[in-house]
Amino acid sequence: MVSVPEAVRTVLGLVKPLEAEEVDFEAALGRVLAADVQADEPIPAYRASIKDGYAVRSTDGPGVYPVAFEAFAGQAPEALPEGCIAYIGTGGPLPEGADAVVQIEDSIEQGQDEQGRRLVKILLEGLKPGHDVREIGSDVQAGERILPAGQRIGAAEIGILAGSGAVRVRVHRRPLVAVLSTGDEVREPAARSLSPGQEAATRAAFARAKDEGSDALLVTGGVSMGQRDYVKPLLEQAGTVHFGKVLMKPGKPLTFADVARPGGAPMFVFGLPGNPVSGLVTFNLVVRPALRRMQGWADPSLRRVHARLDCDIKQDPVRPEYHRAVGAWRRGEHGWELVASSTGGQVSSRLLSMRSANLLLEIPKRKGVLVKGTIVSALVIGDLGEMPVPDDVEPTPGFA
Ligand SMILES: Nc1nc2c(c(=O)[nH]1)N[C@H]1C(S)=C(S)[C@@H](COP(=O)(O)OP(=O)(O)OC[C@H]3O[C@@H](n4cnc5c(N)ncnc54)[C@H](O)[C@@H]3O)O[C@H]1N2
Ligand code: MOO
Repeated sequence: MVSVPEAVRTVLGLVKPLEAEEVDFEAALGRVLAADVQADEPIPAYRASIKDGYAVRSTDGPGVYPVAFEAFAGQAPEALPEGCIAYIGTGGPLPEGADAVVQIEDSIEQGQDEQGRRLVKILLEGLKPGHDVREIGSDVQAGERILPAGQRIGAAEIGILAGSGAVRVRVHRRPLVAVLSTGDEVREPAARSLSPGQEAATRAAFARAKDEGSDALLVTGGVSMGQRDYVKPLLEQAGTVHFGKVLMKPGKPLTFADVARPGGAPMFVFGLPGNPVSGLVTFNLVVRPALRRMQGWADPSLRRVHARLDCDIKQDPVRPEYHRAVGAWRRGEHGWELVASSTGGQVSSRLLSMRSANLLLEIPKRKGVLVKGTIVSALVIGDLGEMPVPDDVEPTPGFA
């Protein structure tokens, strides 16, 4: 029987990032870059105003000036005539000849001159060149690596790609994952009839997943020691079983195999235990890192944190346990910290033990009890940005 870290090492040693493909940047959401992205152009590409105001020559100083023209974002302005200023919008290009911007608040309208041009009194003294101007390349320099290979693409990254003109990007292909639920008793939630779960059906489903080019096949149930647990023997016939038992609770029968495919990477098969909690826990611990690796994640492992127990937890003397818990930022006798609350009864048929769980607490294999207040390590399986948080978490003193 292998340990969980050995099992994860075995899986991540065999599973490789899938090949790269080129996609439109808008289709890259949720994907992982296969190559660095460099900025073709600087941002901003021209000297741009930071404010709504007036483009001026800093040496002209305070005084009344005619407004020669208006320069808005998206326009190419003419040069600024001597002795004049130009209205400029935020993000607008600084006209040639101007070297600073004075915001509207530091000016006063003074009517019109005899040519009908607006007159504006500039109040600001001691203006330095570059005042309220975004210099060329101050956000992004031309040639700068804006996104590295391995970067996951979220909303901000889509914007970064758009802004730099990287309209086609190389990302890793997404894995094609086949899912097969076995068991005569397993049925669609709304169905009344039972599905056939015989050996031949399981064998046919394996072949279909392979023929359809699946990168991974997740099988649930039928993987332990019983007379009708066909999954392991079938996998032994079809390919190579790398492990078939893992020292863990829940999820001991977890099985990992690969099935060769002509001229390419094998199809990886995960035999997940049928007990619903065992299936979900093993999915998180082993399958998720594997699917992340296929998608190109640089660090596909689950994140480990420390949390303080808010109740006693009985240890198992035979298997290390992944105790499901809800982690929340809470105030205790040690101050604010991540506190883990057990989800209750941990029997592997009780899916309620996964309800709202965002942590798998790593409970060592030994006799006795881990007492309330103990700090334990935990693997993050949920979004900590959604953890329950009390109302009385104070902002930084002085922060409104
Ligand atoms: N003699 C032994 N028996 C068992 C062992 C063992 O080491 N020796 N291991 C136990 C452990 S641990 C687990 S976990 C289970 C896993 O069994 P299987 O993977 O073979 O799963 P099944 O027997 O097919 O089903 C177990 C249980 O889960 C229910 N189930 C199955 N699929 C679903 C589904 N899609 N949705 C909801 N529930 C499902 C199924 O009805 C059974 O009640 O084996 C122990 N036995
Ligand atoms: O290991 Mo099984 O997953 O306890 O029921």
